Amino acid sequence: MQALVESARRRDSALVVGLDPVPTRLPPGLLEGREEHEAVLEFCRGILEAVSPYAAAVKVQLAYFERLGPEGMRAYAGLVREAGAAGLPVIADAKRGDIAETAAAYAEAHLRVYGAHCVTVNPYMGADAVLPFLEEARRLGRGGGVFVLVATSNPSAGAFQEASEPPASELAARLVAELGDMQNCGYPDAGAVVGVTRPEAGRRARRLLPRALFLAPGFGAQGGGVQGVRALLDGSGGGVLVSSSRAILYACGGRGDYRDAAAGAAREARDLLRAAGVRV
Ligand SMILES: O=C(O)c1cc(=O)[nH]c(=O)n1[C@@H]1O[C@H](COP(=O)(O)O)[C@@H](O)[C@H]1O
Repeated sequence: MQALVESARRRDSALVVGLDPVPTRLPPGLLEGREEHEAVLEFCRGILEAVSPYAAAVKVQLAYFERLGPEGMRAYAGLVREAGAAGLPVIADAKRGDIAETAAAYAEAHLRVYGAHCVTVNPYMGADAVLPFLEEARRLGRGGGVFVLVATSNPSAGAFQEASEPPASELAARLVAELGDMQNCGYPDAGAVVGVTRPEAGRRARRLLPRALFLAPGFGAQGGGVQGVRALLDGSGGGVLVSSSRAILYACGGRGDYRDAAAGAAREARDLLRAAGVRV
């Protein structure tokens, strides 16, 4: 968290750019004469370079790298390194959710071996699924942490996360509050994933987690906007990093240079968030 927050403050940006190299949406020219994993790496490198002036961090969606097998994981490793060299912390969007030693092995993989700063974690199995990630991040001392799924942005989220009493989202939020350790940056090392598409759930999550850092997806391609972000802000008007993937990655709509379009879309999103006073 420390690393993310410092980067966001240094760059005066609350924007996290998601790297989701959707196979059907890669620029066709990039695929010519290349293996798919090479095209994915080239695409993501271009995006990294284009958005690095505007983003606080990048979030790498593991699914798109795992599907490419060992070469995909090599690309993931390379991108984490390159983002680090550009001063951009990496959130591994792995949504892992196993327990104890198994969770510790996932934590070791993403935080130590691949070198991401933070990992997204599914809390369904309870504290045992979250704590090993925090322990690994604390051992490494690189200012990393976890983002626990609390109130996600997807259409069917409410039917599951708000159906019981107490709601699953509330249990997840309580876990975040219980497990996090406060960092020098003013946020605990356990943060929450709270979508901007569900402002009511977001407000409830904020009441339960007045001091936590929220990673807020659903901005842009899923229809969320600044209004949805406002519902998540903490008492001092901060505490939110907004993540956007497809609206930035595929901003060119198949025309012109994808990097220029991505840079323009990232700048616009950062400026929109700045103008709304969203910061950490
Ligand atoms: O953890 C996430 O990043 C995440 C949580 C959530 O509640 N909703 C959500 O869409 N995401 C991720 O955000 C990315 C999609 O972002 P957009 O392309 O901006 O809609 C995917 O990688 C999703 O897995």
